[in-house]
Amino acid sequence: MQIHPSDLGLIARVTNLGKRYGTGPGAVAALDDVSLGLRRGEFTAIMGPSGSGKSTLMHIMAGLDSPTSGRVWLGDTDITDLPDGELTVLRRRRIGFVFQSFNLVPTLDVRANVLLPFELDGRRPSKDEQAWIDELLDTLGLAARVKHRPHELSGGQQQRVAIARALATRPDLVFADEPTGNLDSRTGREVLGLLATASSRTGQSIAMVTHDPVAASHADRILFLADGRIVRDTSRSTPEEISSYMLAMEAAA
Ligand SMILES: Nc1ncnc2c1ncn2[C@@H]1O[C@H](COP(=O)(O)OP(=O)(O)OP(=O)(O)O)[C@@H](O)[C@H]1O
Repeated sequence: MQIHPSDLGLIARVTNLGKRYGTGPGAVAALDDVSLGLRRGEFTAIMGPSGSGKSTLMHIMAGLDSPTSGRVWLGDTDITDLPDGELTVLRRRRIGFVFQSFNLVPTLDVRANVLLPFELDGRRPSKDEQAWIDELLDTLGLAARVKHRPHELSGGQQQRVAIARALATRPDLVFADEPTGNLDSRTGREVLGLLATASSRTGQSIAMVTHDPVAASHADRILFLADGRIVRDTSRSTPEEISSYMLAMEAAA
């Protein structure tokens, strides 16, 4: 009998993943034999030095980029060779993104930006979803800004709109690239609390790339990458433990 990743509670999985850029002597191995499963409802931080492969891993797991070798699963669907059209639909329904460059639509106000994933899926939010969106906007301090357009907001506010949009449809899996990078520490803490709530309360899996040990200390699990490989996979840790491991990694490099 074949075991599907979903039977194991895995929301996403990659096996023996490799990614090379370029050919010949100048080629770069961005990922080298990475195998990893993300569990349902788990909040994972992905850390590692610049150039260690964090973004590449996140993009491949999200079906935004394809690997040179290995396989990629989303739930029990093998997405490695899925045609673009099917991949787009799957991504839209099951994955949320928070990018560093917020990707907000400049001509739409805050509410319309947050509702965009529903619009793209050709449906309206249910009553329950609408209540969740209102809660998101409230928690993120955006309730009084719903009629503003992105250029009328600060960088931190735009970041929060991107977070509300990523969580609005309650996708199975949310990828966040430095989601607290532009925020003051209080708002940053609130955003991390919200991500933790999304995973514990609604069972969403969150994968967050961060360089910040304090941000990573909110996660259930911390993965460290170095030179395209996972070099450490730990459960929840304190900022001090994370910092000392990062220092040890730098010293060894
Ligand atoms: N499109 C590309 N073409 C060539 N090389 C690339 C490309 N994208 C990434 N790389 C290389 O792959 C390696 C991994 O890059 P990646 O962006 O995944 O690292 P990262 O850990 O996310 O870094 P950072 O923390 O600086 O964002 C790096 O050596 C990078 O230069």
